[in-house]
Amino acid sequence: MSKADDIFIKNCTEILGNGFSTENEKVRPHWEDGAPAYTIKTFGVVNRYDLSQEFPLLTLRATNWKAAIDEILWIWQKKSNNIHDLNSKIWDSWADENGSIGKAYGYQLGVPYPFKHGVMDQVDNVLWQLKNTPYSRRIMTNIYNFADLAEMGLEPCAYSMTFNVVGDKLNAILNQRSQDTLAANNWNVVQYSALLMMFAQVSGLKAGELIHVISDMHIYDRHIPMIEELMQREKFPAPKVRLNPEVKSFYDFTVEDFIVEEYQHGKPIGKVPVAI
Ligand SMILES: Nc1nc(=O)c2c([nH]1)NC[C@@H]1CN(c3ccc(C(=O)N[C@@H](CCC(=O)O)C(=O)O)cc3)CN21
Ligand SMILES: O=c1ccn([C@H]2C[C@H](O)[C@@H](COP(=O)(O)O)O2)c(=O)[nH]1
Repeated sequence: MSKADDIFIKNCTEILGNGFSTENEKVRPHWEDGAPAYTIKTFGVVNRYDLSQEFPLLTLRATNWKAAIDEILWIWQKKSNNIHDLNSKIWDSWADENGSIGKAYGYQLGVPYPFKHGVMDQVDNVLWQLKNTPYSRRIMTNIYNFADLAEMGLEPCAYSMTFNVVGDKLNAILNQRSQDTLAANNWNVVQYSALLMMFAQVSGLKAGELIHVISDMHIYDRHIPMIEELMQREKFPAPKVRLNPEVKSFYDFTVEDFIVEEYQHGKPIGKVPVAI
């Protein structure tokens, strides 16, 4: 059975059983109809996914992995902050009239910095280090740039990656300050697993462990019945996921280079409202 399902159910059991409710507290997010979007939350969750064993796709319901990978390529490869470069509508509520989400995500990853080995952005610095100094303990990115926070549509949630090489394996820690469990937990896990696989392949390494460190992991009030239904569902074995082995440069990957086979999953749970 897919380990991603077990971890998801364990996290949800902990949040619903022992979490703190923000009901009647002052909260920022709201629903489309203007009502405050309260949550039940747990602080400090650590989940480990071993990509050498299986790819962590949820099977309780389908994760739209194509749209998730399209978004991670939008941020890390296109380094774009404009929704016109994205093939889904998930960021529409946070974009301005020109389609920009401000100085967030892709914008930050495209900013050049003067490193000792040359002027380059954070993504190219990771790729450079994986190739030239794989045993460096400084292979990381951080897009939580305080200087630019006021100019972001939404402050980055998944904000830092730390890469680490062990033998022929590439491991990573994803730091995330805030996690919408239903809309984006498996979505984010799939994205950063895919990123780890791409970086490993172009660096001559195999994908190892993704360690997902989540500060505030929450379930929104209007998501609770959907989460409760998912927790009762049948689980299936994890699908087989591989990358087109021909791709040698990170900048050449497309969604079509991900091959997902035998993805068995439960039926959709209906429209998931997203708190704004
Ligand atoms: N409240 C909130 N939750 C989020 O997950 C989130 C934000 N805000 N703001 C910015 C981005 C946008 N992201 C999103 C937004 C929507 C979906 C979403 O609609 N998910 C659907 C599946 C989408 C599909 O299948 O195409 C779902 O059913 O969960 C996912 C990620 C993640 N982020
Ligand atoms: O990749 C993402 C992006 C966003 N989220 C969620 C987490 C929160 O529910 C909201 C952001 O609200 P804040 O008040 O700024 O924390 O978006 C996510 O889970 N994953």
